[in-house]
Amino acid sequence: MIDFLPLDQLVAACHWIGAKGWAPATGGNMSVRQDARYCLLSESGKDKGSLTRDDFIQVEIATSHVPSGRKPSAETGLHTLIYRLFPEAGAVLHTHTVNSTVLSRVEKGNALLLSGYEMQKTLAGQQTHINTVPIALFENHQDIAALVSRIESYAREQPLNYGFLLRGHGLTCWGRDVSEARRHLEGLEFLFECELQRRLLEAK
Ligand SMILES: CSCCC(=O)C(=O)COP(=O)(O)O
Ligand SMILES: [Zn+2]
Repeated sequence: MIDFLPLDQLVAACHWIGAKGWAPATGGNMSVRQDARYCLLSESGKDKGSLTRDDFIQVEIATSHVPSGRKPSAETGLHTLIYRLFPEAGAVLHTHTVNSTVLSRVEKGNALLLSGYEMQKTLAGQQTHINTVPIALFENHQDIAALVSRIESYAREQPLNYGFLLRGHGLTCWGRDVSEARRHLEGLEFLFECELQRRLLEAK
């Protein structure tokens, strides 16, 4: 892959995620859109905090077909779904943080509602803390095709913005480019930590 700046930006984002401890062991996966037809996805089973350009594999967005025959993320179907649903999405980041893992189990509903936080304004288009921002929450599933179908039906019925949580698993979020995906990840992670602490304190 010659001179594709977004891939360098994605590799830097992966190192940042690793340094934050947001992709422990081999958890997490990351991708960037190459063009309308292809994306580049992290190889399955690697430590995502120490990926290099060579650890990204070309995947066809329409079919999840891998021309090279290499093995991209086990969660490839979720990335290609996002690129199909949102033609403006340029990068997808999936992390396994303690906050997203625990909060997605504590919250029993099908969305985590964020309201009253100034940091909601880190999310594209949000201009006030007054709004309620729902982050969709789906049951985790080992059958990625089943998960893709569930999320796809959801997105056809109602807005699916910024990212979604998989219960007991983690966050998948996206942005127009790597920079916006990073901002959404950092903003949401901050909001999850606040929400978890608020719930802990208010329960006492
Ligand atoms: C040990 S993490 C379990 C798989 C997972 O949820 C994940 O994010 C990493 O899978 P990949 O195939 O992308 O390495
Ligand atoms: Zn995962």
